[in-house]
Amino acid sequence: MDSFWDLCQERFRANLTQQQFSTWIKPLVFDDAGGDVRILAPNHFVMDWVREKFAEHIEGWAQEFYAHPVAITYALGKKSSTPRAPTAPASVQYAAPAPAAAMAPAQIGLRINPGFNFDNFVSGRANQLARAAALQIANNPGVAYNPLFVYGGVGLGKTHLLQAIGNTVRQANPNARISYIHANDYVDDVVKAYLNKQFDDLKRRYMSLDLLLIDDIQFLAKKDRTQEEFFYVFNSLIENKKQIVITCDTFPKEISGLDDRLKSRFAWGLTVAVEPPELEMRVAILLAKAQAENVKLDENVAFFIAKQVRSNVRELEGALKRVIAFSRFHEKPITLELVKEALRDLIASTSRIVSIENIQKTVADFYKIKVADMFSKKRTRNLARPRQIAMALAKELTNQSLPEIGESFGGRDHTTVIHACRKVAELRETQADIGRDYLVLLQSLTG
Ligand SMILES: Nc1ncnc2c1ncn2[C@@H]1O[C@H](COP(=O)(O)OP(=O)(O)OP(=O)(O)O)[C@@H](O)[C@H]1O
Repeated sequence: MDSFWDLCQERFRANLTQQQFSTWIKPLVFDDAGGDVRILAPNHFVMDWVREKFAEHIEGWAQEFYAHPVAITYALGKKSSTPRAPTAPASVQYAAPAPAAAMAPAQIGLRINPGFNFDNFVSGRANQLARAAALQIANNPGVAYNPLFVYGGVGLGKTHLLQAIGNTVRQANPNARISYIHANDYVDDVVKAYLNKQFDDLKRRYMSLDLLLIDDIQFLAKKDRTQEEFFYVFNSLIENKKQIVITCDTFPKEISGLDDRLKSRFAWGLTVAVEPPELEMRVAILLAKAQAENVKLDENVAFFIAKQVRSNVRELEGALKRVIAFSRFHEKPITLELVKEALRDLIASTSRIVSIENIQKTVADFYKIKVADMFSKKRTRNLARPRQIAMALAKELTNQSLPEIGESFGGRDHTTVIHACRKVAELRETQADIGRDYLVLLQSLTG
């Protein structure tokens, strides 16, 4: 490569559309005559855009190209007519040590969002293990568990944890080469490399990372060529004790359309689940989010919202946002009445969907028993336990009274329902599989 700017242009060409390249990169003038690097843009708009979207890439490539620290400045102007002191000095001053073997940009993939950190991640039984493992990884990348594989349903905080790891590592080591990437974008990268015959470049870029955070790995399913590329990257990073963190919607072995070699490698480190939060945790999340927004939210109101939204945290956040917007618009404090009005549609649909019949059918299907066994008098454990779980769910999810619930389960007494609810609460605490089954059923009934 003749010059640093040639390298930058080549990489931008490979990663941008023709139109993007012509709009943002072509008008730039590069000047490193004085030893420092200046990138001159024809107007503020282009300058700000380039700085915001591409500065990190350019910095990373500079690390790779120059064998000494370089300052990069963005300014308005043209090379021939612009004096060395830029007319509009730009804010980015960059000086990074250039490791001799540095090969890749500091950042590939998407940006890490500083808003997702461990401090604002509420922990509870549903995510305790995942959070603890993520924190340990963040404090000792490449040392503890590699890869860390976090799986769970939608909107349960997997991306949040991934980003929290990235933020923590970056804080401790600003020069760490970190990439947060969605698996779909990785697929795109591979397609681009395929079209441009730049597989080596792609491999080098990923293999030179210190931390690879890859989100929703299930999107690699059935993409054989991408899987093959990822296989090399994965092996190389692990071999060099570079940390990989992966998220997925299911357990590694259950990802269909994924090469067995990858499945088994994903399970090499630590696999942890995030589960749907239980009621108390949903309340804690609401209170924390309200506090972060400087909004006063009473606990009983938070309980009410948390009871309406059981599926996942994203939905919970959405409901809270609606309530806050409603209260601001009407300039009224957040009371139970206001929440009921703001969430009227949601409340109507929740109570419509979850009926006792629905619960009985879902639980029976889940445990592969007959729906009729929900009403029968048989008391063998394999029938009695699902029946008790269904009763507990009916109590939690419907507005039916205890006698009404008992009646719907083959004319049982309300004390039987109370006993079932207590028993299920106890088993959820003491038997992990029952705790998990309960949460899965809860999510599938309300999701
Ligand atoms: N325990 C938590 N504490 C605070 N916020 C949370 C928690 N869990 C999730 N959230 C918030 O919920 C929203 C959805 O979370 P996130 O995007 O991380 O979910 P996800 O599991 O990655 O979902 P998907 O599978 O759809 O990508 C985010 O705004 C996140 O900050």
